[in-house]
Amino acid sequence: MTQPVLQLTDLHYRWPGREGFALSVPGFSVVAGESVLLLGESGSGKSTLLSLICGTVKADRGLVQVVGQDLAALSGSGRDRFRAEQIGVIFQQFNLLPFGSVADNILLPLRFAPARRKRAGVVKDTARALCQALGLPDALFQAKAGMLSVGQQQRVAVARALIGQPPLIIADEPTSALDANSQAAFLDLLFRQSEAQKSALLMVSHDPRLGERFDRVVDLSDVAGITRGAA
Ligand SMILES: Nc1ncnc2c1ncn2[C@@H]1O[C@H](COP(=O)(O)OP(=O)(O)OP(=O)(O)O)[C@@H](O)[C@H]1O
Repeated sequence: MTQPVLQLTDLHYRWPGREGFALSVPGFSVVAGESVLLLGESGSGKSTLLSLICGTVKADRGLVQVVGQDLAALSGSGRDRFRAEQIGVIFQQFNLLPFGSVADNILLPLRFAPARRKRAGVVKDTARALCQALGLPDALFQAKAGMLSVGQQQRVAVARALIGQPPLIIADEPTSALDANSQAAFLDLLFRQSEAQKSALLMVSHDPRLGERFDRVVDLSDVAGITRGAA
């Protein structure tokens, strides 16, 4: 059987000092190369779950395993290194370094991830090739990321997540600020590239219209117990 790229088991989390919200996931997995859309309304805990999966937030109970590694068994800095190696992240607001060039931004995760850097080969050439595949003009390769249009920033964010072929790509509502045409174009690029390099893709969104492209669409409330009381 294919080993899951992501396996959550009996996971439980409550934000410290916040009695109102709790998230528990008895079991959820994503297998190699699979694309999964996780749907949930605003405040249902999608970003919290992604933080648990990325290891930026530590579960109160239960297991988060990424390519078989239990994240809780790693130290804080160990988790940071592990994330850089194994997970490509596309944030809602892209989180590019505005004063860094396009090249700097794309190459950033490789700094902390020697195995991923090795997989990326000649890293500048690979970054350029990704830009080309994503329709980002070569003339922008050394441009400051803060000078780019939103659509161009998205492409940089996708290239940064994909470089070095991490087995898992996580995307947090990356299309929420886009009109329908731009959304479709963005998803085309993301799917084409993540399929080409066989990365699994887990995207969270509140928008069910995105679902048709994914191998699987999961409602967060079907896989998670969510407590939402007064904050
Ligand atoms: N850093 C934090 N500290 C304390 N509580 C938080 C923090 N981040 C989120 N929460 C709380 O956790 C709950 C779930 O929030 P979360 O951002 O995970 O939901 P979401 O489904 O991603 O929402 P949205 O679609 O609006 O981004 C909310 O009650 C929120 O206030």
